[in-house]
Amino acid sequence: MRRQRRGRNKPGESGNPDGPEVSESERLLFGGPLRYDMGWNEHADAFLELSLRSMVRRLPGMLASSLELARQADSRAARTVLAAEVGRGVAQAVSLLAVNSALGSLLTGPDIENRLRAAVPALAVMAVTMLISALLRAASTYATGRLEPKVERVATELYLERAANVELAAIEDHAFHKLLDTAQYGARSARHMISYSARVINALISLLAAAGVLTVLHPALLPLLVTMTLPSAWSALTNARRRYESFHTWVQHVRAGQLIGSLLTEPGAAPEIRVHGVGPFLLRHYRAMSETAEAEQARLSRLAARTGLAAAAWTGLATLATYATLGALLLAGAMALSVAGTAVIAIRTGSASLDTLVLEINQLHEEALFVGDLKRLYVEAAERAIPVGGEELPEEPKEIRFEDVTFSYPGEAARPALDGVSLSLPMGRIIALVGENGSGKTTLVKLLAGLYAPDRGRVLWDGVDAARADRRRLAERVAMVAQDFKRWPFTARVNVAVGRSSVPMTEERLAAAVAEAGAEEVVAGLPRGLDTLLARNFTGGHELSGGQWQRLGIARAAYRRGGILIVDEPTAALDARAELAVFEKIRALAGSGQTVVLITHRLASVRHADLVHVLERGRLVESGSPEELLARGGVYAELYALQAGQFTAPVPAPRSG
Ligand SMILES: Nc1ncnc2c1ncn2[C@@H]1O[C@H](COP(=O)(O)OP(=O)(O)OP(=O)(O)O)[C@@H](O)[C@H]1O
Repeated sequence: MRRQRRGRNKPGESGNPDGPEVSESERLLFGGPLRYDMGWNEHADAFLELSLRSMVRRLPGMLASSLELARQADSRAARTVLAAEVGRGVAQAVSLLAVNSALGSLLTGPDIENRLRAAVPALAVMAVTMLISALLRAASTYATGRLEPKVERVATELYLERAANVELAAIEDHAFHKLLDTAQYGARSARHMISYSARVINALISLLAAAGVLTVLHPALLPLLVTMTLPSAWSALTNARRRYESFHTWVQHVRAGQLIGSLLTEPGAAPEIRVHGVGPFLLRHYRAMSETAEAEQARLSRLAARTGLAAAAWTGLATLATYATLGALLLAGAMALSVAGTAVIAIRTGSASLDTLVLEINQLHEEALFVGDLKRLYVEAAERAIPVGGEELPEEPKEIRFEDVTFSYPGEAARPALDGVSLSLPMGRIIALVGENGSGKTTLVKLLAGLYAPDRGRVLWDGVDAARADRRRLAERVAMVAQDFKRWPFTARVNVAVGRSSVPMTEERLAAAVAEAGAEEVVAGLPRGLDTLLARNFTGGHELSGGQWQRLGIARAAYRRGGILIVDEPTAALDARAELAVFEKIRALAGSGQTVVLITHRLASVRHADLVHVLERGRLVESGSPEELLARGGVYAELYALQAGQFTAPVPAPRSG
């Protein structure tokens, strides 16, 4: 059952009742508060049970998971750290026993010379344990240093691998995206957990030694030691919980602040920032967002200071009680002076160890919370991963048929993006999808490429339902030049070859793809040809025009050599001559058996299509050859007439003379 906690937020409210209000910047730029309600996820709530008991209960699990990660990353270094820390703890215990024995010898005996002589063996043991301890510390430092980056890398790799493998719908789901946001800190926390775990093991053993010595000296001393340390444990825990809650509540706000910061320096936004003078506007909001975040930091510090003061008062009283007890025992003659001396040392060592232990466990626990986010991401990403395996698709299908397909984007309930669409895509032909903005053309090709599954209806490859087919094999058949295809910040070569990165990159295949896309001139114009870096923000980087990029995008799709080529607005950024050339290429492709699914608003270019489907508000309204549709006088004919009308104005006669 969900536990009610103090200060639970209502959805959308700031992380605390007395916390800062939603800033005007959040409202204006992002349409509302960018805080998360901590109660949004029961899972996280359960994880947030930061009580001393739960923390101690989880300690073995935390240590085990940290060790497991360490073992995966570098098992030899992990063993070294473990052995060195256990060794150091034991050395400290031996050293404390030696102190006890040396004090005993020094405080009892006939004369000082004899007493000193009697203390020599114990002092020698102390010296040796100090030496061993120093050596072990060096070994542990070296092994930890080697281990930590590896642990972070292993955890990050897992994170990236899982994140890259989830369905597109998961990436677009804001709750999953938030998990991606928070989980990215988990890898760094996994790294930190290594040294915290090492220190916890070390402190545990030395505490056991001090507690053992104290119990032997007098049974009343151990509970007093614990009472002295409890306040710092409580204060550390309380602050850790507040920090973690605050982090979760504010993670999106922080990201938004960083976004504004990066927009100010990003080359893509630079021209508009200058021409439209957006700089001061963004800077003002950056400041406002930062000030809101600073107020949250101030709130946390205020609470931490208050908690710290209360804890210090409590510790002071407990220390007073401890030393008063020792005094009383001495006065009553219940304890010898030498024993009291050892007791003082054991109390000091013990409380220092206990303090360290509590702090380290707390740090470990705080890091474990973030590693917990990472593990939740691993689990959720596995659940939302693109399924592996499935039915084989026909080798050479004759048609792909959409059968009463309905699809809505998650959270977009107003109107389905596709509504009961039934249509045929005959293979080896040019099929054009036409319709006004937002009519569902891009959504349809995304379903065709297997990026989304229909909510209702089926996409059939001959008789095989794409929803049951092997999705990776399906994607292999498709090459796509999306409207907003990725302009990778790498070399031109990679920007083409990334179309099929699983095959060896050959010059022939690259040259053929560049030629097919009519991009030879673009490549020839680059200072280092295909090896030119296409990212202005790196040394030697070069920028392409929109049309030049578009030709590289088409070259990428050609390089892929998928049986079905989807081109979404391929000529939007092309000049008239280039547009004609691209359509010539597309026609030639279709001639060689390639299926082309073409989305375009330029109806003149649709003339060469074998089949045109016209969409309107998510529904199929017309299908047929361009001539049939023109003759029918429907939506297509109307749109065509509108465009053609723009060219019927008389061409001005050249001026004579
Ligand atoms: N990723 C998305 N998440 C939510 N809604 C979306 C998403 N992509 C598109 N939509 C919505 O789905 C509907 C259909 O969009 P789609 O991009 O398929 O239209 P289109 O015909 O390709 O338009 P255009 O000609 O402008 O490219 C629109 O109402 C749009 O707002």
